Amino acid sequence: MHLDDPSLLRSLCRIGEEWVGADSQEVFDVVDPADGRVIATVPRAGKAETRRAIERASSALPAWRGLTARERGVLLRRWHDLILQHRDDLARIMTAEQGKPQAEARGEVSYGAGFIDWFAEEGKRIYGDIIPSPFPGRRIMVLKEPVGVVAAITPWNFPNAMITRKCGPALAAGCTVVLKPAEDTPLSALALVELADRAGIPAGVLNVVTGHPVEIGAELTSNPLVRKLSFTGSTAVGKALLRQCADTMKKVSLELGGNAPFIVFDDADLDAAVAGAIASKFRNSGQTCICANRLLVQDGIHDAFVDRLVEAVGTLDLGPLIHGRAVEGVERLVNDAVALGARALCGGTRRAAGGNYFDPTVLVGVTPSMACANQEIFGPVAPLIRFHTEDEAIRLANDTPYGLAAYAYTRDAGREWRLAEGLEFGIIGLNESMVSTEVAPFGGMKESGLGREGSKYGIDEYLEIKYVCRTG
Ligand SMILES: NC(=O)C1=CN([C@@H]2O[C@H](COP(=O)(O)OP(=O)(O)OC[C@H]3O[C@@H](n4cnc5c(N)ncnc54)[C@H](OP(=O)(O)O)[C@@H]3O)[C@@H](O)[C@H]2O)C=CC1
Ligand SMILES: O=C(O)CCCC(=O)O
Repeated sequence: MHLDDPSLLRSLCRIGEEWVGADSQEVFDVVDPADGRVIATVPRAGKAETRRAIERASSALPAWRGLTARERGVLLRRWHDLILQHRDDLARIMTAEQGKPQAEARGEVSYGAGFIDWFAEEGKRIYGDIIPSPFPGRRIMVLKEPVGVVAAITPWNFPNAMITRKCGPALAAGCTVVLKPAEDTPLSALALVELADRAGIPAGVLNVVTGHPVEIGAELTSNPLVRKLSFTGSTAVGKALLRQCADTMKKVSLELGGNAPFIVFDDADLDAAVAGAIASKFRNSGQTCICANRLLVQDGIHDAFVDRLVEAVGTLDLGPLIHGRAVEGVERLVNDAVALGARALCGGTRRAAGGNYFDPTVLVGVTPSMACANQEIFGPVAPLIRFHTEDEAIRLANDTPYGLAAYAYTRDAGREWRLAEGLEFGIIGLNESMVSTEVAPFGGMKESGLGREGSKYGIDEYLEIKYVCRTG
C-alpha cells in the first residue's frame, strides 16, 4: 500500500507511552477484502494486556480531567487538523482493510474528524446548574464530572468515524479511553492513535488493544476501573456486553443493529425518492446500520419507482463486502426470498471473479414475513414490499424489534408530522436519506440500543451528574 507518510501504518497495540505486541507474541492477519491479500499483522492481545491498558488509562485520568476544557480542546483540535492533513493516507488504509471505495473512505475521514472538532468545542459547554432551593439557607447545585475510564468497542464498517464519535466526546469531557477496534479493521484505529500522539494528547489518555474479542471484552466489562462502555456493533454482542456490565454497574451506550424502513408514498418526488434510496441502501455496499433495509412502496408509484431504481442500480460500482461470511449471509437471504416467491430484477448473485463482491440487487414481490425483511441484510440488496395505505405503512415499518432509522418520501406536510410522531425510530429522514452529521443525535430505540452519539446530547454519555447541597 502506498502512503505519503508510511509511519501511519502502525501494527502494534498502544498502551500508555509504548507500542507493544501481545504478551504471547501472537498476531493475526489484516486482509484486504477486495482480493484476500494480507496487508499487515497485528497483536492478538487478551486479558492481561487489556488490564494493563485500563490501569494506564486510570493513571492518566487525574491529569487529563484536571486540564481545563479549553486546554483539552486545543489538543483535540490539533488532532482534528492532523486527521484532515493525512486524510488521503487514512482513506488508503481504510480502503485496504475495509474495502469501501476511496471517495467514500475520504468522506468518512472528514465525517469522523467532524466529531473531534465538534466536541473540542462542546467540552467547553458542560454547564452545571444552580437550582432554586425550597429550603431557606440551603444551596442546591449540580456539577457535571467526567465519568472516568471509558471502554470503547467499535465495528469494522466505519473504522474511523465510530472511533472518533466515541473518543471525541469522551476525551473532551475529561475521560480516558481503552479502545478495542474490530479485528477486520485495526489499522485505521492505530493510525488515529498515532496522530493523537503527534497532536500532543498525553500518553495513557487513548490506549488501543487489538486481539481476542471475548477476552478483551470480558476484561473491559468486568474491571471496576472502567466506568463506562460505549459499543457499536451487532445487537447480539451488545446485549451480551450489557449483561456483562451489570455486575460493576457501568454506564453503557449501545449503538446496535437496525431494520430501517424506507417508505415511498404515491405523492413522493420520484427523482428524490430514487436518489435517496440509492444513497441510503448502497452506501458502504449496504453495510451500514442505518441503511434502508426494507423499501415499502405504495401501489400507485410502485412500478415507476421499481423501473427507475433498477436503472440507477445498474450504474453502481460498489466495493466488496467485508469477508466471505458476509457474502454468504447476503446470498442466503436472497435465495430464501426467491424460494418464497420474490424476484431479483437485477443482481441476486455474488460476483464470480474473486473478492467478496455481491452484485447490487433489487428484489420485488417481497413479503413482510421473509427473512430479508426482518433481519439486517448488511449488503447491497434492496427488497421491495408493496403497501396500500398510510396506516399500513406505519404498522409495517414499526413491526420490528429494531428502532434505529426510518425514512419516508412524501409531499404531504400533514403526513410528514404523522410519520415523525408515529414511527418508533430514533432517527427519521423525511425526503432525506443522508441524515448523519456530528451536530445531530444518532442512536436507536427498542433493541437498536441505548444512548445517543454526536450533538450536544452525545457528551452527556461521558458525564456523571453530582448534586451538592450546601448550607451556610
Ligand atoms: N450497528 C452497527 O453499526 C453494526 C452492526 N453490525 C451487525 O452485526 C453483524 C455481525 O457483524 P460483526 O462484525 O460480527 O459484529 P460484532 O458485534 O461481532 O462486532 C462489533 C465489535 O464487537 C467486537 N466483539 C465481538 N464479540 C465480542 C465479545 N464477545 N466481547 C467483546 N467484543 C466483541 C468485535 O470484535 P472482533 O471484530 O474482534 O470480532 C467488534 O470490535 C453484521 O452483519 C451487522 O448485521 C455489525 C457491525 C456494525
Ligand atoms: O453503521 C453504523 O453503525 C455506522 C453509522 C454510520 C453513520 O454514522 O452514518
